[in-house]
Formats: sequence, structure tokens, C-alpha cells
Amino acid sequence: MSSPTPTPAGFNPLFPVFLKLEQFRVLLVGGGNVGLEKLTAILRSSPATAVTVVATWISPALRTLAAPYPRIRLHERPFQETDLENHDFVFAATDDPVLHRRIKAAATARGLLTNVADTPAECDFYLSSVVQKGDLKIAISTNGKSPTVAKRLRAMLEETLPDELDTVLQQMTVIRGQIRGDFAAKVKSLNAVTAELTGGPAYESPATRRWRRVATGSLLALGAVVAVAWRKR
Ligand SMILES: C[C@@]1(CC(=O)O)c2cc3[nH]c(cc4nc(cc5[nH]c(cc(n2)[C@H]1CCC(=O)O)[C@@](C)(CC(=O)O)[C@@H]5CCC(=O)O)C(CC(=O)O)=C4CCC(=O)O)c(CCC(=O)O)c3CC(=O)O
Ligand SMILES: NC(=O)C1=CN([C@@H]2O[C@H](COP(=O)(O)OP(=O)(O)OC[C@H]3O[C@@H](n4cnc5c(N)ncnc54)[C@H](O)[C@@H]3O)[C@@H](O)[C@H]2O)C=CC1
Repeated sequence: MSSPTPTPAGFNPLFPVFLKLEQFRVLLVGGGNVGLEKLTAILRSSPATAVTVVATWISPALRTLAAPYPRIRLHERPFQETDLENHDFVFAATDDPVLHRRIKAAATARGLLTNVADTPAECDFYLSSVVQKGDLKIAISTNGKSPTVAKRLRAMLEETLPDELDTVLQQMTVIRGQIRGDFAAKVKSLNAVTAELTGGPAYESPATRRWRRVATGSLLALGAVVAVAWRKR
């Protein structure tokens, strides 16, 4: 018998990857608010993805979002298990938890990966908060602990990371193609060229200072005040 893998508390075991989603076929079940959020997230990162949307009702907002994308197909009707055929990923985003369990079971049986809105335990993968600056993309996961903190971190990084980072990436691609020598020599040169980017060992940005201050006290204090006020309502 194999012993369980030790995972200390506060450890996030999710494996981060950057998928070429447009090479897969995505099924989205549900065309309301949550369906719209999922489709928005998919298109923001991977606009060429083929997505089939199946829902008994498809909101005008989702129709408007989908309109410019030729690879999105909309079907206004109830979900049926055969919808899973010829798809690789499925997002269950309806208001029916019983249907979600059915979708998850049928999808797993067929080898599809599933994201079930509002039910982390039923998800094979989670969405992340995504920072984009040209070719640079940073995905943030809190292991489902606080999507709101992920959202705040995204905003912080979007604000503090300079737009010039993309120029740096483009220039590094050129430099990378020009440097000669063996692998170790190349790594050494590229590390030397980029050393200044980290700001040096003692550098702490104003944003880091702000997060440190909040994390060491005021967040818990504020949370307690909010919780008490909420209970009194
Ligand atoms: C597990 C996960 C599975 C998944 O959805 O893939 C999940 C689950 C749940 N979300 C819930 C609520 C909210 N989700 C958001 C926002 C986002 N949620 C996203 C991802 C994830 N959400 C995955 C984990 C990500 C991680 O590891 O952190 C983001 C990052 C990506 C995206 O959705 O595109 C996107 C921010 C994008 C951005 O702006 O950067 C907000 C904030 C807001 O909308 O303003 C709220 C309300 C406030 C709050 O609760 O924090 C609830 C409770 C629902 C209820 O109460 O009924 C559950 C279920 C539960 O926790 O049980
Ligand atoms: N709207 C939000 O921001 C949030 C929603 N939730 C929860 O998430 C769930 C979904 O919420 P919304 O998207 O707002 O609901 P919604 O009512 O806007 O959309 C539900 C969608 O599911 C579809 N649907 C229902 N049964 C179906 C079936 N048999 N086959 C195919 N499609 C079917 C409907 O046609 C509709 O498109 C709900 O359980 C809600 O409580 C939780 C937190 C926030």
C-alpha cells in the first residue's frame, strides 16, 4: 500500500501550466452570469479557442461577447450527455448542482477535465487571476482560499509592473538569438544583462511595504470589525 504524500498545511499542490487552449475543444454549460465570467476569462487569454456553449437560456451579454468570435457556437437548449463528445474541457456553470454532479461524473468517465462553478471539490482545475503585459503573463492561485486576494494581487501587479517589461522581453529575444557560446555561457550572459531588473537585494517596493503592513495585523483587525458588524445585521 502506498503511503499518502505529506502536504503541510498552507501548501498549494496545484500544478501550474500554460495551456494552448485553442488546440482543445471547450464545452461551457450555462449561459448566465457565471457562464459569462468563464467565457470572458477564456477569451481574454485565448481568443482563438473553440467553445461550444449549451444553455437553456443564453444571456444577451454572453451573446454580445461571443458575436465577434467565429469559433464560438451557441446552442440554446438543455444539456445532454452527448454534448461532451468531441470536447476536452467542460465548464459547468448552471444554477443546478444536481446537473453539475451529473456533468462531472459523465465528463470524468469520458476523460474530460472539468471546472464546476462554486464547487472546488468537483473541479479538476481552477481558473486563476491573470496579469498580462504583452508576452508576459502571470497567473495567480490562492489554492481557492481567497479569489478576492488573487484579484487584488493582480491589480497590484498590473499597476506596479512597468509596461516597458514587454519591450524588455522583445529585446531579450533579440539578444538571446545573438549570444554565442555554450549553454552555461549563455545563461551567464543573460543573467548579467538582466541583473538590474530585480532592483538589488535590499530593494523593497512601496507596494511590498503596503502588503507587509496589511498582512501583519490590520487585515485581521478590519476583518473582525466587519464580521461583528455583519452578525449584528
Ligand atoms: C476555486 C475557484 C474555482 C474556479 O472558479 O475556477 C473559485 C471558486 C469560488 N469563487 C468564489 C467567489 C468569488 N470568485 C471571485 C473571482 C474569481 N474567482 C476566480 C477563481 C476561482 N474561484 C478558483 C480559485 C482561484 C484561487 O485559487 O484563488 C478568479 C481568480 C478567476 C476567474 O474566475 O476568472 C476570479 C478573479 C479574477 C480576477 O479579477 O483577477 C470573486 C471576486 C469577484 O468576483 O470580485 C468572488 C467573490 C468573493 C470571494 O469569495 O472571494 C466562490 C464562492 C461563491 C459563493 O460564495 O457562492 C467560489 C467557490 C468556493 O470557494 O467554494
Ligand atoms: N452570478 C454570480 O455572480 C454568482 C453566482 N453563484 C452561483 O452560481 C450558479 C450560477 O449562477 P448564475 O450564472 O448567476 O445563474 P443564472 O441563472 O444567470 O444562469 C444559469 C444558467 O444555467 C442554465 N441552465 C440551467 N439548467 C440547465 C440545463 N439543464 N441545461 C443547460 N443549461 C442550464 C440556464 O439556462 C442559465 O443560462 C448559481 O448556483 C448561483 O447561486 C455564486 C456566486 C456568484
